[in-house]
Amino acid sequence: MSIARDIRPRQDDAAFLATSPSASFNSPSSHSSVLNRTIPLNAKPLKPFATEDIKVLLLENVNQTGREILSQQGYQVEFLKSSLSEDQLIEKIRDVHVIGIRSKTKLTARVLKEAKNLIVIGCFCIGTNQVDLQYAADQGIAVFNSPFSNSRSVAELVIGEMVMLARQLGDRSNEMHAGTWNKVSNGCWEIRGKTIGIIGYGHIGAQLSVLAEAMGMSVIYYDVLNIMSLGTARQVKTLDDLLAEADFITCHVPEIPETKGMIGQKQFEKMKKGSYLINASRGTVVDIPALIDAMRSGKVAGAALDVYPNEPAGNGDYFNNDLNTFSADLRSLKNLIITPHIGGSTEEAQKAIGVEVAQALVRYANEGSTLGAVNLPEVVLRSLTMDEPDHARVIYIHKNIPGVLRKVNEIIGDHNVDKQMTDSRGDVAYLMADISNVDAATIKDLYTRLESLPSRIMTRVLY
Ligand SMILES: NC(=O)c1ccc[n+]([C@@H]2O[C@H](COP(=O)([O-])OP(=O)(O)OC[C@H]3O[C@@H](n4cnc5c(N)ncnc54)[C@H](O)[C@@H]3O)[C@@H](O)[C@H]2O)c1
Ligand SMILES: O=C(O)[C@H](O)COP(=O)(O)O
Repeated sequence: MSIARDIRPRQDDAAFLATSPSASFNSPSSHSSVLNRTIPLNAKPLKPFATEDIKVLLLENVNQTGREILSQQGYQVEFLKSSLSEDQLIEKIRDVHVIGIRSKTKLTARVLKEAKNLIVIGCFCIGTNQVDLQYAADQGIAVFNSPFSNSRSVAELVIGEMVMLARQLGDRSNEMHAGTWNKVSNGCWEIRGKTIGIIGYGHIGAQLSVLAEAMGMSVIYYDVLNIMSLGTARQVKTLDDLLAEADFITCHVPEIPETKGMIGQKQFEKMKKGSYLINASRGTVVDIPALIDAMRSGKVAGAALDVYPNEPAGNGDYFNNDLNTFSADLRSLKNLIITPHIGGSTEEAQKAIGVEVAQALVRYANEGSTLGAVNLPEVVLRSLTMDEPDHARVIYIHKNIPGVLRKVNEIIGDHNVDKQMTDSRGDVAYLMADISNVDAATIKDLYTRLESLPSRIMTRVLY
């Protein structure tokens, strides 16, 4: 029989359970010291049921910290510096079990449909809008990200950009590079005493709030949630309230249908004359042609953009009208800072993200833990220990429909279930159970019977 998905028993008996559970493939000594903090030292090294190594594809120059953690597990890691197009991804993703991406790689339903072996996606960034999260969940593919490891880097960038815009530093520096001495104070300001309006008071917005206040700014914010203010910041009721009051407006919302074009012509009309706009969230949040008009008319005195509707897969001479039709107009504007999506690109952030996401991928591949998953219910069981050599861990991802647990328990209930946990999120449920005193034949039988249930999305057995 063919193997449709890894991490499932090989169906040919000769190879079945051919490898000892204590094989060096996933031995505790191969865990990095960082990883040992999350998996106990005496943890039994669980491994995927099949003997094939796990194949990992890392795109978009994922940090070395993450690459090392995955390689140390014995996984086969392929690393690429840039992203891939949809068609290239479809070719590459077919035999991959784990994929690591950043914000550029679009894992659409069309791509994921071809990913027959994929069990988990790691977004080595904050945003997960580039992944079809629901489609992934429906296929039993877990998605992890790093929810706040680069928040501080973005907040610091915005503080720097406010000072740069208020002092027209970009223009002065460009002029000096061209040999022109142009000493002016007209239209140049301190940021002290000005009002910053933060749209989206989440991890980044809240960090920025504290930093801006320390710079002597008044802080107001707009968020769809009622969020506790930090320091003397003040939440305003509507976006219009914020636009009417703020001198610096900065966007920190996720890319979702509600935030698409949330700053457009109407919003620019409501801003104070001479205000500044910063967008380091996602390129679809600000209508850039409308921003160009607002800057040309003098309504907006300066702007900083880090993100764009279309961004290239890798570095090169791509910021032109082929990529975004407005690129040339944008580049001609004064007091405009344009950066290539570097908000989270610091050594500190990338190292931390590499560790955090790689650890989550290892915990999921080796132990089935969905703690921190963004599209599946969070289910964790304590690690099995070396004193439990004949235990197996059964993971059954299934449709959240009535009667499934009864059927599953009919199958595993004949054995000694040491511990079990189940949870659901929308249409998908995740069950994890540790079963003691099992041999190879039992594991194969359990697997086959669970796979035959109509509720099945994915079955994994780790031992
Ligand atoms: N430029 C970069 O390199 C970079 C780096 C990190 C994050 N980002 C982007 O920044 C975004 C925000 O990051 P975060 O970590 O602060 O996210 P977060 O989830 O912690 O906060 C987002 C906030 O936006 C609010 N929100 C959602 N919809 C809203 C709406 N319609 N109106 C007002 N508020 C709304 C949420 O309630 C939440 O408080 C990310 O989703 C990502 O796209 C960009
Ligand atoms: O979502 C994020 O964390 C940021 O947009 C950064 O994305 P990047 O890792 O692709 O730079």
